[in-house]
Amino acid sequence: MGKLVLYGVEASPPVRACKMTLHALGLQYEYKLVNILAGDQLNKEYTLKNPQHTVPMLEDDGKCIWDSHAIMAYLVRKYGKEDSLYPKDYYKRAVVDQRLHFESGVVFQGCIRNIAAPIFYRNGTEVPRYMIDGIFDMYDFLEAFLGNQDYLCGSTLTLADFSCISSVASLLGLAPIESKRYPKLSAWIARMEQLPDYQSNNGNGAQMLIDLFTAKIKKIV
Ligand SMILES: N[C@@H](CCC(=O)N[C@@H](CS)C(=O)NCC(=O)O)C(=O)O
Repeated sequence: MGKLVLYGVEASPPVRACKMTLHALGLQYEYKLVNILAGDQLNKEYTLKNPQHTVPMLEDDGKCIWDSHAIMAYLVRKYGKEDSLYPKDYYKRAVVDQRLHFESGVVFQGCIRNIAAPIFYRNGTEVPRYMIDGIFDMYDFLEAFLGNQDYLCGSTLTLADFSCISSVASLLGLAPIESKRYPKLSAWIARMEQLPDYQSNNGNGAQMLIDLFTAKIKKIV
């Protein structure tokens, strides 16, 4: 087995999704801090490896992969002893892929990065109300995806759960989830919080991002 290095920072949801995956697979890895608020990701050494200069990035024996969704799928394919986190069955995998793409485009990009970028990179202090409304629209979708299942793709945990909880747990300050309105989503969050080492892999970092939002956002307009 090659040497695995994960580049990231705790507050980043996609970094935490990768940490949960590495932990679930029982993989040892080196963690290299990239302080994105200080611009560490823009240095030449990092952009030569990842021209998109995002975290997370995984280095496996010198080969680089970025985008959390690509990293997580790679880790299960290459190192998983079984395929339950990312099933080989074509239909089951398609369902996981749908939720992963949903996380990538709607949850992370639509509800986190589009709010965070003006605030963290351009010193903004306000968030338009429609963006907060968009978070609740996204929660409505997750509530529907869950149906009567314990996890997002059925009765067992998959990469979709790691991916979505990393972002959803980071939004609980901006858009709190009431169990009356979202019974299935709140039960799913509570279930995810029971995972071994949940706090160190996701909970603490999610709270860091919540605190950063709270410190920077002065007004919803
Ligand atoms: N879809 C990507 C999103 C990656 C992303 O936007 N990461 C943010 C931190 S949460 C980042 O690296 N920002 C710094 C930059 O873009 O320069 C993934 O899942 O990995």
